[in-house]
Amino acid sequence: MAASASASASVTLASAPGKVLVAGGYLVLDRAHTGLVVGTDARLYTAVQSQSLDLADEAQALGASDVPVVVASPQFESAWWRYAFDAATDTLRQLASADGGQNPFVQEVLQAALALVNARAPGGLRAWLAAAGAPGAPTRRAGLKIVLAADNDFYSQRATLGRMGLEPTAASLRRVPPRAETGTTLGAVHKTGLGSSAAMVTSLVAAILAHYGVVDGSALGVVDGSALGADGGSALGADGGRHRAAEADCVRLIHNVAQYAHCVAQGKVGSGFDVSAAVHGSHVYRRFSPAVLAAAMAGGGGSAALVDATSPQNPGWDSEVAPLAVPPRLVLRLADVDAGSSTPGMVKKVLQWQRDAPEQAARLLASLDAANGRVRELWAALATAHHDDSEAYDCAVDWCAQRASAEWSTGPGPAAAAASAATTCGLLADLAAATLRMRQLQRELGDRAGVPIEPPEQTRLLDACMAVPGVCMAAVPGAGGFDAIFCIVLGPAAADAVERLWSSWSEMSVSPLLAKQASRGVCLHSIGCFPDLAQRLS
Ligand SMILES: Nc1ncnc2c1ncn2[C@@H]1O[C@H](COP(=O)(O)OP(=O)(O)O)[C@@H](O)[C@H]1O
Ligand SMILES: C[C@@](O)(CCOP(=O)(O)OP(=O)(O)O)CC(=O)O
Repeated sequence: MAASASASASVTLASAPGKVLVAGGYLVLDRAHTGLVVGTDARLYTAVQSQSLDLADEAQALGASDVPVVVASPQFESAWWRYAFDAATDTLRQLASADGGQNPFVQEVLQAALALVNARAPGGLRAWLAAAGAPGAPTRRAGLKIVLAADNDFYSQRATLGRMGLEPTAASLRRVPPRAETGTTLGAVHKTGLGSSAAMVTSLVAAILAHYGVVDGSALGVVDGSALGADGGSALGADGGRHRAAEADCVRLIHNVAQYAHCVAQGKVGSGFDVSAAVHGSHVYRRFSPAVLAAAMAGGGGSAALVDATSPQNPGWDSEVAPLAVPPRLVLRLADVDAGSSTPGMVKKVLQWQRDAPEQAARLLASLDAANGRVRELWAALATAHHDDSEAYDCAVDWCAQRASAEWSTGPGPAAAAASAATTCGLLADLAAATLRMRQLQRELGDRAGVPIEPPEQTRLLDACMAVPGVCMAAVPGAGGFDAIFCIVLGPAAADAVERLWSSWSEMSVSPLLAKQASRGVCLHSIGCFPDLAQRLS
């Protein structure tokens, strides 16, 4: 990793994707099990620029070793925060904010990432301050301006569409400008479950570390906007770059710092699958042992404990990340469900049930893990079938796309072709069956633990989705509940058919998202490709 702290007017722009936990909710909390997590083309962006900041009265409150940092999230009302990071003591303090409140996720990233810059860049931030020179006016100071911006899918667009007089359809969503204002506050906005805090934390860590050269931007990869679309590939290995040593170290450092800051901000060590997805894109995830963060989170060890905990060479990071890709020609579609119910405390209740009925829980979780493993195997088998005979694969997908999954096991028949097409139909039929099995076990888990993982309202919707021609998988993502569903379908016509079902669904309001699967994890961009972000920096 190259490291130098230089004052530069150039903008560092990083982004990280949202996630869908297709299989493995609750299981991923335990290292014994894994989860299948798919990255999305909805991303959260952070732009960082060294600027001469006009701080008015606050400039008086700054000491010589303070680096002022101004953060804004202009899609939200009352969403700016001003801080000072004391490079002599590695401490961050908030100077002011729009509503007098705090943003713990932003704050913990700034504290950790700037302390790391101070520790890892030669001369640290003091060298950077010295290079920045004397302020031109009493109210001005050299500092950092940071702008956060999320793709629209992270937040429900119902209210925005309502204001525009549009129905909640994909066509309407395409008319909302990119990274549009939400018209509300961060506290009140309706999230869609793509993991905004993990994507924000990860992109902010990457942007700060890259801005100061603590991670090498060229090793991380600079991707232009047009290369960020949906794809079916796996981020790990598919682009051939993820495993180069320099890049691996950069990515590991960003991952470790983001996991640390996310855990501190949320006040607990979770499974970390959402941060892992923001870093790596789609993959099979096995969690890290929380012990790696214990010393740093307990405090007292200062920056040395942070440097040690987050080091890419720290062997305590035992999370496992294996390649995963949605099979060729299959597409992920998501919907935000507005059932008017919320389900707080589901994780707590599931964990309590595991403690109360350990044997029964172990059996059920093992069955669910096996069902999830079957989905993973079938995704891999479909990729192999495509690789071995793409023509037969396409023929099978086209045939199945016109029929409901219950009819797929018969295959296209002798006239339609090769044995390999029949094999692909069989794999697709097995995938639909494995989805039903996974859902059945999720419902059982919900019943046993007394939480609505797939409540009856969602069961009716998902059953109807599974009956649409070309729908291969339909289930609740992550922790489940009333808020969202995902479908994996055989191409755009099936996606349109599912969307028609959603718009006609009367029991609950089901609103599509535009997000699709996308393999890319955290990366950098040139600001020139994102004029909306450039404008918000000035
Ligand atoms: N675009 C953003 N700008 C600023 N802060 C954000 C943004 N998105 C997320 N956050 C931070 O993350 C918090 C939401 O975290 P959380 O409730 O865990 O939601 P999620 O499940 O989407 O991660 C917000 O209150 C805020 O602190
Ligand atoms: C239950 C879980 O295993 C999965 C939750 O997945 P979601 O995708 O539902 O997550 P949110 O971002 O909180 O909406 C808890 C965990 O692993 O953190």
